[in-house]
Amino acid sequence: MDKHSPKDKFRRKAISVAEAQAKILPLVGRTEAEYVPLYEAQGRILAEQITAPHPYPHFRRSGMDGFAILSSDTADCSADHPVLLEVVDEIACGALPRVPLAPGKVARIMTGAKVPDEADAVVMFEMTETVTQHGKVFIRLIREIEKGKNITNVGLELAAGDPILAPGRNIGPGEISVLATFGVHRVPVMKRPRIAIFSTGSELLSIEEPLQDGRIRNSNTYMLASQIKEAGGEPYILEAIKDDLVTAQRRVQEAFDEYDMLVTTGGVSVGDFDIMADLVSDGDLEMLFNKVMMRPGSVTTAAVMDGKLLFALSGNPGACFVGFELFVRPAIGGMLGVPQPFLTEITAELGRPYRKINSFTRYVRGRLEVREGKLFAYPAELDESNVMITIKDSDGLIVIPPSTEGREPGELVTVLRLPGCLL
Ligand SMILES: Nc1nc2c(c(=O)[nH]1)N[C@H]1C(S)=C(S)[C@@H](COP(=O)(O)OP(=O)(O)OC[C@H]3O[C@@H](n4cnc5c(N)ncnc54)[C@H](O)[C@@H]3O)O[C@H]1N2
Ligand code: MOO
Repeated sequence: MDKHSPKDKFRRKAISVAEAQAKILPLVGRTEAEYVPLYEAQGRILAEQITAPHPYPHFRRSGMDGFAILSSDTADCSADHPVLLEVVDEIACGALPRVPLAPGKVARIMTGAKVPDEADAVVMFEMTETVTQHGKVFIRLIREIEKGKNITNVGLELAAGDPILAPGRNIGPGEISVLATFGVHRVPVMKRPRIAIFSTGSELLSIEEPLQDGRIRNSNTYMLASQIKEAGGEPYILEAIKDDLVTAQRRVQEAFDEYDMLVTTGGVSVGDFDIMADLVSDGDLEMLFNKVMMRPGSVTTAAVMDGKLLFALSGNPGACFVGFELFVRPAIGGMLGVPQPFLTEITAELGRPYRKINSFTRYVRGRLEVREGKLFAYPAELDESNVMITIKDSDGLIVIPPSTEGREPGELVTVLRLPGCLL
């Protein structure tokens, strides 16, 4: 039987998830950088190292509304021995001190304003009493004020040249604050990989169509588009691939010319109309794997053409979802230069029994809950590969390695945290 035979789809060599991931990552190319305005940078991945161009803060700043003083003026000051200090200046935020301070003189100062060079402390209004004598304004102090009080020194947070943000960093509110502080108004970010989505299957109705007996609406395409967006890619929903292999090959080739990556759903098993299995073992595509020792998603398939990846995911919604999270998400993360593109592994206690046995590792959708400071994982009641409804309630994928026995509550399990998980 030559490699073009459709029967190839029955002869599959299953490899482990780790082996499959290891086949993909070296083939992942980086996207280019582009500049976006700061207000559009949220959720993007930083493309370059950002270094502090100046210290922060860059001037000595008052932390309180009060008076800038020379702390030595308050030495030995007490309720029995108060001091009177003359107010000779008023410094608003954004303004500069106008009168140099000398012993016995103070400047009224606002929070965030530049402290006069001669002052070494700020005393807050509440600790002072204002006294007017012979047309001059004084403050009366009854307590010693320590040197440095309420003054933020130059470079307290960052010195000039300090590294601030590394490439590969996801930009959120904290990063936006830093970038704005340093005047980075055009932010170098990684271009979002453009990813084409093809569905297959003549049973699929568009989401606008009324329901028909024997047919279902195409939900995977929209789920995948959402997963792609969440992973940092730009999804493009293309017209479904039909059962004709030659047309399918042409459409895939055209999509490879136009997009950075292709994701298909359905038609990857051994059924009579499962066209993807033949497509990846044919033509110019190099098949990387077509069976993975996992459930759901054992039929997950990957291929490469001219350095671009194609992922043929199962049509079963649960398997499609898991296949994306284990293989497509890391590939997108790799293209964006994210340092750790895989789902984060955490450990939790199993909250209820899991009795299914399997020769492949199971990635069971599950909910996480914290009780009395401990993390518990609850496998979904319905976790079959064709089940759609529990995807929305999942915080993570509970990893159940192959075993001939079930798992009991209290046993420790590894959970792959899903991006939407708030815990
Ligand atoms: N004889 C065998 N049959 C099957 C095997 C096998 O090894 N031998 N594997 C089973 C496993 S495991 C899975 S998973 C599925 C995978 O099937 P496909 O990936 O080829 O997907 P389809 O057959 O096209 O569809 C499966 C199921 O999913 C529904 N579907 C398809 N596309 C969508 C979509 N865009 N949105 C929502 N739902 C979709 C489709 O209607 C089917 O119900 O094969 C097993 N069979
Ligand atoms: O390929 Mo599957 O294992 O039911 O999802």
